[in-house]
Amino acid sequence: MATEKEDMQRQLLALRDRIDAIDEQIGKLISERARCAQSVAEVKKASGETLVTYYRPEREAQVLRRAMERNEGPLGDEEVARLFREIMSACLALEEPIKVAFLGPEGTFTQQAALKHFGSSAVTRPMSVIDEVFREVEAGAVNYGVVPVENSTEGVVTHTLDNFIGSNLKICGEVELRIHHHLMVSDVTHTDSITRIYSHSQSLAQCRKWLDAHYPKAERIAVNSNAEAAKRIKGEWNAAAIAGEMAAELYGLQVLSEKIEDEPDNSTRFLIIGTEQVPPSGEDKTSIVVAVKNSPGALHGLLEPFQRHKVDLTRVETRPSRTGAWTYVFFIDFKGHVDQLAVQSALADVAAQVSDLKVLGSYPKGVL
Ligand SMILES: O=C(O)C(=O)C[C@]1(C(=O)O)C=C[C@@H](O)C=C1
Repeated sequence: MATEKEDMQRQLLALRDRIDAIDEQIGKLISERARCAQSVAEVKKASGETLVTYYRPEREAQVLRRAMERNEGPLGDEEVARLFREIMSACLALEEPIKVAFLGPEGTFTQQAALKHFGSSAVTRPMSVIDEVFREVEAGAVNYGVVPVENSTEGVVTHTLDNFIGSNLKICGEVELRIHHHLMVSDVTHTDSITRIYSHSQSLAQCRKWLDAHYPKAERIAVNSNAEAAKRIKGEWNAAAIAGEMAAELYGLQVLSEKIEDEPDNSTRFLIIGTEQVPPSGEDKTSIVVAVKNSPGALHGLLEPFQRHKVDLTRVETRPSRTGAWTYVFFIDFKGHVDQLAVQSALADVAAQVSDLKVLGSYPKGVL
């Protein structure tokens, strides 16, 4: 009689044999898919176009959405999409390794967003300020850039919006990231003598209540990024940093308190910027910027065409214009693509009433 243990061993072996056989099939299929991607690259190259675009955001969004729709479980839809995200990322790297600039240094949430969007085969390059991300893409030094644009608790990243006003770059994607902030220290920190806490100003603001309750006397020092804060405290015995998990790992820090953000569903939206307009994916968003003279009813006049043409607004943001007193700049996001008739009609009606209108881009609604 087989003992219970032997029985379990036999079952385990049989299951592992099955897993091995399945893995063999998956491996073969992945290779076949990769060869297909290589052929796609050949076809694109043969098209005769001077600038061949290997990365196709609209197609990637469709592939990921389909993978989620097809999913029968037990893995969750997002999990399945993440696996396909990585397969596609590796396939694209065979066609052309994609270079992506992000608001650095290494370990920022923006880098995390870049990897979430492009997968880990993308080559990511840290830039020290948002302007530099724009400049690198404009100069063609990288294919795309990733910049933060709005946070669910702290609102817009004004610097990113301001950059769009003077830039010809296009928005070609969006990605949302759940943001968890941790309080971290280095191996030389005296944890009971923390008098300075470094982080990005937005992160300090997102943890304001927690800091008031736990470190009311510590000086809060705003630096360029969370990752810079993490880097900075190495060697400071009385300092701590607020940053994400990636920064803690990268700079070898110890997490003292986890998830200290005041709002539990704190998330940040990032934009992917590039040089080309993306074709429709079937579920798209469009961002525009318009300049309006401050007159009674100006805002109503600006928004009314969207309602009339049944175009759903998702966000309206105002910034004072740099060019003239009493002129306002509105950043407007809505559902739909500039190739759609309803969107074109709404935009034509808006354009008739404003001093300036620029389409910043139509792009697939974030999938992951
Ligand atoms: O369909 C394409 O155009 C491809 O290049 C293939 C593929 C893929 O692996 O599915 C790879 C990269 C593109 O960004 C989109 C899709």
